[in-house]
Amino acid sequence: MDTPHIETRLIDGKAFAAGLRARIGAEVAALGAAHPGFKPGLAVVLVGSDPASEVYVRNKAAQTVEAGMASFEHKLPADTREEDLLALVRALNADPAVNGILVQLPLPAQIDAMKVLAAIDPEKDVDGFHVINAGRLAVGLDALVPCTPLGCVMLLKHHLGSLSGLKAVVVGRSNIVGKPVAQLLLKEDCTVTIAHSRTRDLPGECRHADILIAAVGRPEMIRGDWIKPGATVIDVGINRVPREDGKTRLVGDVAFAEAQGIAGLITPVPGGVGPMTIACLLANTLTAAKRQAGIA
Ligand SMILES: NC(=O)C1=CN([C@@H]2O[C@H](COP(=O)(O)OP(=O)(O)OC[C@H]3O[C@@H](n4cnc5c(N)ncnc54)[C@H](OP(=O)(O)O)[C@@H]3O)[C@@H](O)[C@H]2O)C=CC1
Ligand SMILES: Nc1nc(=O)c2c([nH]1)NC[C@@H]1CN(c3ccc(C(=O)N[C@@H](CCC(=O)O)C(=O)O)cc3)C=[N+]21
Repeated sequence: MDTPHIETRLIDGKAFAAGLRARIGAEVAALGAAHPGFKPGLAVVLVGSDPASEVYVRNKAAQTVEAGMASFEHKLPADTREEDLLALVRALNADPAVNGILVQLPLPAQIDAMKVLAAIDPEKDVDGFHVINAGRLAVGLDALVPCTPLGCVMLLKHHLGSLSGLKAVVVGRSNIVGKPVAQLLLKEDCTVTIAHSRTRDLPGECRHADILIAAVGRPEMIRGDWIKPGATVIDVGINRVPREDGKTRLVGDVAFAEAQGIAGLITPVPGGVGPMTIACLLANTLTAAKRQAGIA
């Protein structure tokens, strides 16, 4: 099959995220001047160790403080009991200095993640994972929207303008990425297909996509010849793989080198969706803090 050669352009999520964080920082400073004592606070809870979560937590803490917000970190041992984590969540719900709460997923097996997410005050649920926020998003009400999906759609709108009528294929159906990104694309009037591990002919589904979102968690699974020439590819995957020298490197869910000359636009890993997730977390924390303070 002959594929036309296309000049593939990179979507620079790192630069876009830096701009977004600067705008958030400026708004935090302005609101702090107008409303003495206004300082958004974000609490992050990490139970045990997960490589993806550690990358996230490391990058996040510094950027929260840089934006003029307070950062509270709670690192608990891997054998923490569910009841103790629930008690911490309840304490954070009650703490007026904390406007946003994020409990890193995945949680160890002895803890029921659904129960923990349900315990977070929906007004402080800056991850947008509480059923109240998921439900509000689904029916089209104002909601705190999951950060990674929000970041993906911001990048798409910035580069493509209107998404109306475009065919979007989302590979992955998790509550964290796949489902909410599909909801947001639907809201933008895309025609949305959600694919997963039981999808028949995944390459064939992907080849229909004007917008292809990869959120699978399998290194470079999506091959170059699955991509429709000129399509926009958003690679959410963060996979740590061994390098020849014994160290590790990050790769996405898309075979990035193969996509060159086929995709019209593509996000790199690192430097694509990852930095947007953190910037959107800060945006959600500011939104939550404003609502809790009765500002706007
Ligand atoms: N950049 C960022 O900011 C973030 C990155 N991530 C990364 O995104 C990726 C996905 O994360 P998450 O959604 O939490 O992952 P999950 O493991 O929760 O979900 C993965 C999804 O991919 C599907 N899947 C797995 N294997 C296949 C396959 N062979 N063919 C088709 N579909 C398949 C699964 O299908 P099924 O439901 O049928 O099992 C599932 O729906 C990970 O690499 C994660 O690290 C996550 C959050 C933020
Ligand atoms: N409750 C919860 N919410 C989450 O949003 C959540 C989670 N749990 N668990 C883990 C995943 C993973 N995730 C990442 C976010 C940013 C980067 C990130 O900043 N990546 C950079 C840096 C990578 C590097 O250089 O190490 C990049 O892609 O450029 C990575 C991973 C959020 N997640």
